[in-house]
Amino acid sequence: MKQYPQALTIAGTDSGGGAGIQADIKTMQACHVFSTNVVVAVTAQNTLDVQKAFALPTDMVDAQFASIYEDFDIKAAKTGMLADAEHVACVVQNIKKYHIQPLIVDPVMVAKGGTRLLSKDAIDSVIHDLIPLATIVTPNLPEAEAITNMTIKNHEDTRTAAKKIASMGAKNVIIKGGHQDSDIISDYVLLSDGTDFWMASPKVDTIRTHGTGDTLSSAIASALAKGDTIPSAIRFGKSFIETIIQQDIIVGHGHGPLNHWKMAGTPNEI
Ligand SMILES: Nc1ncnc2c1ncn2[C@@H]1O[C@H](COP(=O)(O)OP(=O)(O)OP(=O)(O)O)[C@@H](O)[C@H]1O
Ligand SMILES: Cc1ncc(COP(=O)(O)O)c(N)n1
Repeated sequence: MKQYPQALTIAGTDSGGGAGIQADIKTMQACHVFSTNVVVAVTAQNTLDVQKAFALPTDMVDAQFASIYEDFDIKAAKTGMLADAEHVACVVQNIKKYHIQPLIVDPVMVAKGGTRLLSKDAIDSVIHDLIPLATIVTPNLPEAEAITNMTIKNHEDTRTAAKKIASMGAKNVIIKGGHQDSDIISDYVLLSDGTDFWMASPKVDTIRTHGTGDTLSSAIASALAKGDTIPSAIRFGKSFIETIIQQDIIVGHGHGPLNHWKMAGTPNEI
């Protein structure tokens, strides 16, 4: 009997429903992929900001990995908010223990409202311990700057930063351009075989961008869980965001959530 595609998100929750694990579940659901979840942290959050965050005891994080890998056939996984160095280490240990691949690492550092979701001293652990395990790592521009310790001002800098991140052990790198101040947003992709490409789209003039990064990495994970190739899964992720960001829903008073119902179509439909 054919197994239904199953994926895993390892991240933090968002009580406001727009980002984190909630965005991951909605994205995977829209892609017809069954979503399992390891909750690393819980946030009290809305579209305005994060009001409070609490990272779970690491034995509880371990227990969730054990429950999932005892029962499910996970075909792709992604990481999101990991809180601090202790939790990065815990997640890394579990990724190694359960041989979790393909793995998308979304190195979430700061929420749209400005609250830190990864302590500064954990960035080194992400670089040295997590990025080398990544099939694809997906920093936004400020995250790429923090990881590479460089300033990214133009396309040439973006290419240099991606090469630097690849040299840290990530197989494929996407530097997301959502934070660019221009009419066109360009995400840069550097693949493991050294080839590269840009994915450009018009910048949608909206503040409803909560969870765009989570949604992109989950859409890519979904496509991989269904057996898509890496370049095709990446292009699918971008097209997913491009479609849903244009058809906003009015929810909340700040950086509103995306409209996960409105998606372009799922690859390898079951
Ligand atoms: N205003 C926009 N219009 C069109 N595409 C956008 C816009 N903002 C972001 N994107 C797309 O969304 C995806 C995520 O990019 P972004 O740089 O916002 O990630 P992020 O900062 O990690 O997101 P988040 O932290 O909100 O989860 C990229 O594919 C980017 O091109
Ligand atoms: C639990 C969690 N994970 C990720 C984000 C990033 O999303 P954004 O940058 O849109 O705030 C978030 N706000 N909360």
